[in-house]
Amino acid sequence: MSNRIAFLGCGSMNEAILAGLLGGGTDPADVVATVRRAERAAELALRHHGITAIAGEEEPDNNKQAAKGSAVVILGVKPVGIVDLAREISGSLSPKAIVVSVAAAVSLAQLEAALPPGQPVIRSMPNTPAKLGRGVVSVSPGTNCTPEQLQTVKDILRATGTVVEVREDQVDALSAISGSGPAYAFYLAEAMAAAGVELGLDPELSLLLARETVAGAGFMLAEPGADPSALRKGVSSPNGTTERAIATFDDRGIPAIIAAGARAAADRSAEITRQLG
Ligand SMILES: NC(=O)C1=CN([C@@H]2O[C@H](COP(=O)(O)OP(=O)(O)OC[C@H]3O[C@@H](n4cnc5c(N)ncnc54)[C@H](OP(=O)(O)O)[C@@H]3O)[C@@H](O)[C@H]2O)C=CC1
Ligand SMILES: O=C(O)[C@@H]1CCC=N1
Repeated sequence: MSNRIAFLGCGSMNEAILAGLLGGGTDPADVVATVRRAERAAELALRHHGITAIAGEEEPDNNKQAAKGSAVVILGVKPVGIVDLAREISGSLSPKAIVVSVAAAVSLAQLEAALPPGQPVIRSMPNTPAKLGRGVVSVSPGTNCTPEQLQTVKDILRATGTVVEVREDQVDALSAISGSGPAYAFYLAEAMAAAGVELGLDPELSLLLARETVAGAGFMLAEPGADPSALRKGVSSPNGTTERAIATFDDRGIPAIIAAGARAAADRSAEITRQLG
């Protein structure tokens, strides 16, 4: 079979994976992406020179064309469209093609029921730092996926960052931490920038400080063996300014608020699964 990888529904998430793979050395000639709009297909082709991008509004059989002959087919439309997309391509897939879904809340059982019997399927939960090769991505194999097929997909996704294998019943929780998590870090940066303005800083300067500080802290966390608690203590002089800030966060219940947000994200995944069921 070919080495071709198809990204069906190449929006924010699938483009980040695609960029991570190209950054890791995947040949763009082995990459095909589909979207609905011609404008978006042109944007992808321009940004990722050498890939093939096909818009549904120009070629209505774009997903079938891309699926045909591809070794790995990554489904990246919104959860509500995943089962229809799987049904649409099911007659075009090679029996050995590995179908990977990155959708939140769509179960392996829902995917397998929409695909030909025996089709290998993997449920995956990536995050957008995949674009820079700094993502975290989970894989959960379905009933027809062999250990070799799982390894093939892990090897491919390695270019997007850290790959973890989890049981499917862990995916909603994982999604609430790493899938949604980049947004929590960006939210922190937004709140810090706003706080700086409240303290009298120029908005542009405050945004620069917040961005560089969250990014710099991220680099420190990415060092091997980094311990967030120890790193925080390294900033907090006894009876100093940082200690006062952290004590205020603790008093106001920030850890419990973050836990409640993550719980809400996981509960929302389960709710979507029920709605799609
Ligand atoms: N965004 C994230 O951080 C994460 C997202 N996910 C999952 O990734 C999936 C996609 O999310 P996201 O990337 O944010 O969404 P986007 O809306 O950014 O991307 C969806 C893409 O799918 C395309 N599309 C829609 N319908 C079709 C179709 N029938 N055939 C081909 N292409 C189609 C759209 O095309 P067009 O642009 O032309 O409209 C768009 O480019 C979701 O299932 C989500 O749960 C998982 C982890 C993290
Ligand atoms: O917000 C969402 O539903 C998707 C899944 C995880 C991150 N983004």
